[in-house]
Amino acid sequence: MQTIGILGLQGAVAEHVRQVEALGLNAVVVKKAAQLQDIDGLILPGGESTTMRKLIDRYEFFDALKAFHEAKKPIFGTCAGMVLVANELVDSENAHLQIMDVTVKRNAFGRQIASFEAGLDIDGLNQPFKAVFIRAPYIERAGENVDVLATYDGKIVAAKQENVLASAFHPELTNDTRFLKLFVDMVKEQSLTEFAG
Ligand SMILES: NC(=O)CC[C@H](N)C(=O)O
Repeated sequence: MQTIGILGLQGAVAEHVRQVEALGLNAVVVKKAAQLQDIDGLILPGGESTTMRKLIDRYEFFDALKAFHEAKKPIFGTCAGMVLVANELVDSENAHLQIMDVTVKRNAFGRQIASFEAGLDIDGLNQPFKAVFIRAPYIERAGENVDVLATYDGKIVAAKQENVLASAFHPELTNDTRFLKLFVDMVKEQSLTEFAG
């Protein structure tokens, strides 16, 4: 059985653990870079991206996360996690992991509507998905190798590039595990490829 890690430096960790387990995989909270050796996929949770980046540096995760991505292990960034994976950020020189060819705008839906829910049509899901947005970013530009999975109000809010999946919303905050299942399927497929290869 595959194991999915949730980066446990800051943010919405426990809810992801619950959903991963509900989908029948092992879940571990990752607090040390060495733990990346033992997992098949990683979730970068929502929270506060600038704080998370500071902790990534403090606990010497940066190079290990880049290596994890280079080894083609699937990574799923939700909300602040989507900010972390982006190649570029709007109005900032300081992009973080730079493993997805997108430009992300932080806190992009404005202060007045800091949090909201919306029914989204998502590529790969046959019924709308109730998405919870909390001070959410969106993808302002997506490169040609990026698959757009969902938009809200004309803005890209879910996308995939090879083994990197990103959502502006928090799929772990509903009881609907279908979005996380898309990631679980990526992890299973990658494990099979490694086994065969
Ligand atoms: N809910 C969230 O993860 C908010 C993300 C936050 N606005 C950031 O840029 O880090």
